[in-house]
Amino acid sequence: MTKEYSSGPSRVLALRGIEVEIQPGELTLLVGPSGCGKTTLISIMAGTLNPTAGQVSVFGTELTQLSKKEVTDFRAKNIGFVFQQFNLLPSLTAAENVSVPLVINGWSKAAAIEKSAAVLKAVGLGDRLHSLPSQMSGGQQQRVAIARGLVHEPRLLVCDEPTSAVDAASGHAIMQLIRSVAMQPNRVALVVTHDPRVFDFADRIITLEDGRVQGEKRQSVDPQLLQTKHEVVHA
Ligand SMILES: Nc1ncnc2c1ncn2[C@@H]1O[C@H](COP(=O)(O)OP(=O)(O)OP(=O)(O)O)[C@@H](O)[C@H]1O
Repeated sequence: MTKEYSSGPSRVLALRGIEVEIQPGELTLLVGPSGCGKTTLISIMAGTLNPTAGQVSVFGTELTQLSKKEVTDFRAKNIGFVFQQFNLLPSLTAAENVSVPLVINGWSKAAAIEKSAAVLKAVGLGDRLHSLPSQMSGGQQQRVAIARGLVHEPRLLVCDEPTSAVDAASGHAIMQLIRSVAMQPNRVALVVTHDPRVFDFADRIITLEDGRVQGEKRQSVDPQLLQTKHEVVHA
């Protein structure tokens, strides 16, 4: 797969012939220096960006063959995306922001808010259900974004730097949560990170460099790491 960005005369070849297969039931990390193409790759896998050439198959569905509306519908049902910049809607409360994927999937507002409240509790924000993004710290907003990515129990969860704005204990709890999603059969979690504190949570680490896969390693995750419960307390 390749991806070239062009604006006017300038062109950037962000992905230079990448082939990656992500295994179900695993947590895969994408790492590499700034500008190597990580965000571009996960955006293509999540259907928010088209490759310039090549194919993207998600659970057997070829995204490049779908119409725009079909991609939107497929994404709504199957994909959760946690953006680097959070992308929360500023006029909605935390619970309302989290409920958006459920409402898009046809849930009633009341049921969607109830489920959203439960997921916000799981990320340590049970007391901030009615807060607007502007009333929350960066770390709290990041956790709202994670709750929104998880709430509809997507088969593919894609996260861009999910622990960048939180302390070590909260980062640990967030990775446990993401991992618990990834470990279910037929589910996948793909996480872009610069944060070495989360490397131990991954089954597989893929390193990109200059738009190519530079290397990858598999590792077993220490069960102890997943059992030690941390509360999400600080932002
Ligand atoms: N919309 C865009 N238009 C033009 N060039 C872009 C665009 N988005 C990304 N790029 C370029 O593509 C390359 C890959 O960018 P990308 O954001 O995928 O890298 P990254 O590994 O996620 O970086 P970071 O770790 O800093 O987020 C970079 O050279 C970047 O400048």
